[in-house]
Amino acid sequence: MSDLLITGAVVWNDREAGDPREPRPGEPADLLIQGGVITQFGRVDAPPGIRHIDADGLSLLPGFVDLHTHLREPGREDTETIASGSAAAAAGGFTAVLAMANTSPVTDTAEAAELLYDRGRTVGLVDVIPVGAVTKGLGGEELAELGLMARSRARVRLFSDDGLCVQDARVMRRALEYLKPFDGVISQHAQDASLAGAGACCHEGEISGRLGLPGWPGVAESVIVARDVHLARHTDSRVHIAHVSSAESVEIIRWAKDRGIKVTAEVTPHHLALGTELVASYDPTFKVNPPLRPSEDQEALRNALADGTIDAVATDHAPHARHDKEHAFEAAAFGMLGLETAFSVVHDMMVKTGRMTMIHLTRRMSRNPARIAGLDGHGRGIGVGRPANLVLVDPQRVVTVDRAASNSLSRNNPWHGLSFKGAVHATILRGEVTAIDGKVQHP
Ligand SMILES: NC(=O)N[C@@H](CC(=O)O)C(=O)O
Ligand SMILES: [Zn+2]
Ligand SMILES: [Zn+2]
Repeated sequence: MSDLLITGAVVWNDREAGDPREPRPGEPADLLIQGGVITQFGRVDAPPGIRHIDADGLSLLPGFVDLHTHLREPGREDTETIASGSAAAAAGGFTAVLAMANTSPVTDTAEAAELLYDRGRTVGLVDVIPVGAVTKGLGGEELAELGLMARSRARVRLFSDDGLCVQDARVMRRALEYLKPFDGVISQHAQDASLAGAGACCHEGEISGRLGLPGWPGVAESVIVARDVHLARHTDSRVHIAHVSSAESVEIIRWAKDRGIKVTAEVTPHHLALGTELVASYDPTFKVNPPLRPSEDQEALRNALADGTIDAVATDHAPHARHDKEHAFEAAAFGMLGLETAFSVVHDMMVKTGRMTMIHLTRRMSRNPARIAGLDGHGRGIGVGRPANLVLVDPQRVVTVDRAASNSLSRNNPWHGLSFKGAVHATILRGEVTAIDGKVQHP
């Protein structure tokens, strides 16, 4: 394992998570990494021959953790693999990603989870943490091997039928009860099937009416959010709301948190920054589940992320092949890419505008998601003795997104051609540089 010296970076150390003896947030420091661990801080005298990154003008943050990534392996390796998705994650500043279970076959056994975990380790660009399915085959009826997945080498803590909602309240209740002893959490794709009817493909409102596209309203999400926070209260277990998209959901989550109910939530960069009016182009790139919502919802999501009602940013990186995406809007697949652009979008939208500080960003993109997923080595304060899972960002650099330049195998990128202030420069996993300026560094 090679050693690394980083000099002159402004360290955004979360002192709430870290040690008060560590450098103060917002001040430049040098950092020495040896054997994958941070060994010195402050002014460091460089050991001879050590690899050196001059980080003058850059900011150093804990590596990002994505609670919601679709890697598509096994089953759809034409659209993403563990290797290509890991490369996209590293390029985006992530050191850990939670890989959703809606693959083929579904991740619903300990063996499947361990396979994914081991392949992630072999690729070695990011820690791939499997999400376990809640129900067998995402069938919604019979519970999957939750306990075996939790006790496996993959240490599964986050469970989800994502892509589908756990519709049955009784199944949800049983799963929450089952997970409680090992501090598991269910990430719910909150969507009432009867309110989001077959063929629904966008937000139901004025624009869907004008375009003649069937849609579904925010209440299809919030009725499930309301039900599930009550089930979390009843079982005293943990529920996490995936990709929150509506203002009503935010209200319910705020209500539940005020009462000490164990609920957490995530929002995607696209629900923060992109609105339902984009579907007027009929461009299926903007078709996603849950759908892009009106500006009132977007504004509620931004406020909730800033005030902490929403704990985390998650990408819901959802790669799709051209031949699944390039159809008439109603027939195209749901989902968009997100790993490589998440930091730039969130920084531009929330930090550049003064809605959040860089410390808030590190909590939403690193500390909180790591805590929700029960990861030890990620999302902690930057301090001596901690694993060197880090990201160097340039808050001044403007990036213009080019979908052709992606590490992903897919091209369904909704940010193509847009510019954002804030760029990921380098990602470091246990002391190894995994990506520089979007290019993967193979060990
Ligand atoms: N978000 C999406 O639109 N699609 C996701 C599934 C999901 O997150 O529900 C996918 O797997 O493609
Ligand atoms: Zn989903
Ligand atoms: Zn998803």
